[in-house]
Order: sequence, then structure tokens, then C-alpha cells
Amino acid sequence: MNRAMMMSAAKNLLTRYGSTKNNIYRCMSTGKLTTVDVNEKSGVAVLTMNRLPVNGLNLELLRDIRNDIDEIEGNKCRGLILTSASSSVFSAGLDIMEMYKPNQDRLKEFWTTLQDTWLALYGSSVPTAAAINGHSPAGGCLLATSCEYRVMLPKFTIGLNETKLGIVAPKWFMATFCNVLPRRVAEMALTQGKMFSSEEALKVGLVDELAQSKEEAIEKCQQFFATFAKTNPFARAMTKQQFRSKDLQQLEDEKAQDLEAFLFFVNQPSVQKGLGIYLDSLKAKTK
Ligand SMILES: CC/C=C\C/C=C\C/C=C\C=C\CC(=O)SCCNC(=O)CCNC(=O)[C@H](O)C(C)(C)COP(=O)(O)OP(=O)(O)OC[C@H]1O[C@@H](n2cnc3c(N)ncnc32)[C@H](O)[C@@H]1OP(=O)(O)O
Repeated sequence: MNRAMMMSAAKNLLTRYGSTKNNIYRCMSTGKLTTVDVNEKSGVAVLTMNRLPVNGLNLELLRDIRNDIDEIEGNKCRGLILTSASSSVFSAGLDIMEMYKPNQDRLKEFWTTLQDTWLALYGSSVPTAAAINGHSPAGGCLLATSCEYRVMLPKFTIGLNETKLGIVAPKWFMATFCNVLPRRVAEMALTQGKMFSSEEALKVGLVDELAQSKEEAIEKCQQFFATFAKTNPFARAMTKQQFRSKDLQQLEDEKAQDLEAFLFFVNQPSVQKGLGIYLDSLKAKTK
């Protein structure tokens, strides 16, 4: 984060927290594929992804998540908990249909919106947590690890499985993973495309706690936010943003090249072939 960005972030935060210390605001859901519910007492917003069956991250869902994050920030909420309306899938990651035989204009818009959603979530000044109430591969894992805290239900899986799909996870996916896991564990898991069970994820630190139900997971996320009760919100947010600034700045600086690399990669005939085979294998499962 350069000096100008830092000053602007500081100004935003001062405006937000300066005069509104004791007020609670109600956020409204902006999208059709998400809902946002605010606990009026705690001021914590629960952002629920609701694109069933698997919360595949397509352009519209990403737009809704992005707009919700902006609204939650703007409405001075005290925390953001990301969760899913499905009882078995948090998010299946990027909707492969966006990348398979794509319309090129939409493909550009899709990737740019993913970049912006990550920048907004990873760099959010509001405390963030994920209540992971289902499987969370690839892009689903990216969303969860972009949050500051993770509580997961048992018997699901989470990880960056891109190498198993013949895909290279972008640098910012890897940076997000490395912000949570020890470097050695992250490198092994990334190269193997490892999906961790909930129990394994807890053991390596990919998630912070397990919970037996979604309600319990949300409660534990709220308890995490309560650990900031005696901190100054401005100092807290600036500390988080400075801690993450190298990763954020890198994508800000390389956004155009990252988009170009993605478009080049996805349009390779061998990648298209691989995506087609993978989609067929997913669909064959349900027959
Ligand atoms: C140098 C590098 C430069 C640039 C970088 C280049 C490229 C980076 C590009 C991409 C990065 C991608 C990251 C991703 O997120 S890719 C997506 C990876 N996701 C997965 O592998 C998950 C696949 N899904 C599953 O494993 C399972 O569906 C499940 C465990 C999440 C849930 O299992 P269920 O049994 O509950 O549900 P299913 O019956 O399997 O699925 C129902 C339904 O949904 C379809 N579907 C599932 N996942 C996806 C998906 N990700 N995209 C699109 N569609 C999906 C599935 O086919 C079923 O459809 P039908 O009902 O049969 O029609």
C-alpha cells in the first residue's frame, strides 16, 4: 500500500469510527444471490451466499459479494461473517462454466470482478470470519482464507486443488494461503492440490476451530470479534491492512498482467479440453 492509499484508508476509518462509536446500523442485502443479516445488538453482518446447489462463483455471485462487502463497510458494521445457504457446500469455487468455451468480454469481467472481490475482502477494514458449513475447494478456500478467522463444520473438505485440475493458482491465491499456513505446509499442499478434511485443516491451522452446527460456527466467529472489544477499531484496521499490504499492493500493481495471464491460460486448447473433461466428470457423478 503506497502513502496515498494509506492516507485515504486512514481518512475513511477516522470518518467511520470517529463519531459513531455507540450506534448500530442495519445493513441491507444488495444482491439476489446473497443475503445480509445484521445482528442489531452486536452490529455483526452475516453474508450468506445463496447460489444453490454449490455456490459456484459466477460473475453475478461475485458482484453481489463485492457489493455486499462495500455496503457492510459503508454501514459501519462491526464484523462480517461469510457463510453459505447450503448445508453441504460453502462454495465449490469458481464456476467452471464461466471459463469453459467462454464469451471473451464476460470472461474479462468475471476475472476482474474476482480480483476486486478479493481486494475488498482481504483488505477489508471490518473484522472478517468464515463460518465454513460445507465443502470449500479452490475459490471457496480463497474466500475463506481471505477472512481473518475460520470456523468449520466436521466431515467436509477445504483446500486449493488447482494442480489437480491442471490449473496454476494465481500468486494472490497462494499469498492468501501463505498468510494462514506455515510456508512449508502451504507449498506442499499447493503442489499436491491437497484437499484437507475439516479435522486435518484444524491440525495444520487452515481453520481455527471446529463447530457442530452453523449456528455454533457463527457464534464462535462472533466470539472472535469480541476479542477486539478492548482494541481501537482504527488501529486494528490499519494494523490488518498494513500487515496484508504487500499482497494487496502486488495485485493492485499487477492487475492487468494477471488478467492477461488468466485470459491466455484459459484460452489454451489444452486447458479448454481439461476443463471440459473435468465438467463431464462432475456431471457424471450425479447421473
Ligand atoms: C500462470 C497462471 C496464470 C493465471 C491463472 C490461470 C488460471 C487460474 C484459473 C482458475 C482458477 C480456478 C480456481 C477454481 O475455483 S476452479 C473450481 C474448482 N472447484 C472444484 O474443483 C470443485 C468441484 N466440485 C466438487 O468437487 C463438488 O461439486 C462439491 C464437493 C463442491 C459438492 O459435491 P456435491 O456432491 O454436493 O455436488 P455435485 O453433485 O458434485 O455438484 C452439483 C452440480 O454442481 C456442478 N458443479 C460443482 N462444482 C462446480 C463448479 N466449480 N463449477 C461449475 N459447476 C459445478 C456439478 O457439475 C453438478 O451439476 P449438475 O447438477 O450435474 O448439472
